Amino acid sequence: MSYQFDDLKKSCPTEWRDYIEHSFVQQLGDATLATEAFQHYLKQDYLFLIQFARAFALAAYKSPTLADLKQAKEGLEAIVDTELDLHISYCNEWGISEAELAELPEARATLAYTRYVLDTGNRGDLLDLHVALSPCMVGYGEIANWLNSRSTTIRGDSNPYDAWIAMYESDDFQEAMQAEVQWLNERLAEVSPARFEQLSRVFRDATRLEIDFWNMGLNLSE
Ligand SMILES: Cc1ncc(CO)c(N)n1
Repeated sequence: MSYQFDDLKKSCPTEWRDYIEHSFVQQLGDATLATEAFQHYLKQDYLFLIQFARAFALAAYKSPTLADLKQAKEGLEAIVDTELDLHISYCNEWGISEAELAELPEARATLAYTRYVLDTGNRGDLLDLHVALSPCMVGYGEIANWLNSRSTTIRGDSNPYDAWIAMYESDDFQEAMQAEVQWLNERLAEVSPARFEQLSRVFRDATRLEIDFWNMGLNLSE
């Protein structure tokens, strides 16, 4: 039996679908999402990205080869030098200042998700950590593609969330997503059924925590 990334999704089809097709995502595509929900999500996503950067630093520490070390370093660099700056200016366009971002308390859903990823990486090896990160690295690209495949999704100036979709459909993000799937496919091909069972638990838990992250945005929960 040789496993692939797709097998992780197939091991929790309901959770994966609930994450990709979440009502937060649907409302964002239909341009009906409440401004406050999106702003709350954006603020917490800033805190998420900071912990996400730490996860790449952990990936560097957990890297057995120079190639893995370089990949982790590039991920960390991309988040710290580019994505966080982009996120801060995007938050600004939505009326959220950098000063406000710096003062934010972490919502429970943000704490749960990010610390789960870091703990999984600490307990396990680089593959555990990548599997824990894959719902975010692959899921958002899939979400953009799913939104584009629906007839009710509104694109362009009449959707205030158009730039969000554009970011995750971009070549840069889609290429990073493909690279992650390929990295995982190469490693999953060699794992035993018992190891795959462990990894699918990590994947399912991280996916459930992504669902909670959307719920947190919709419900404005802290
Ligand atoms: C919660 C969350 N998951 C995934 C991504 C995509 O990087 C993000 N920005 N935030």
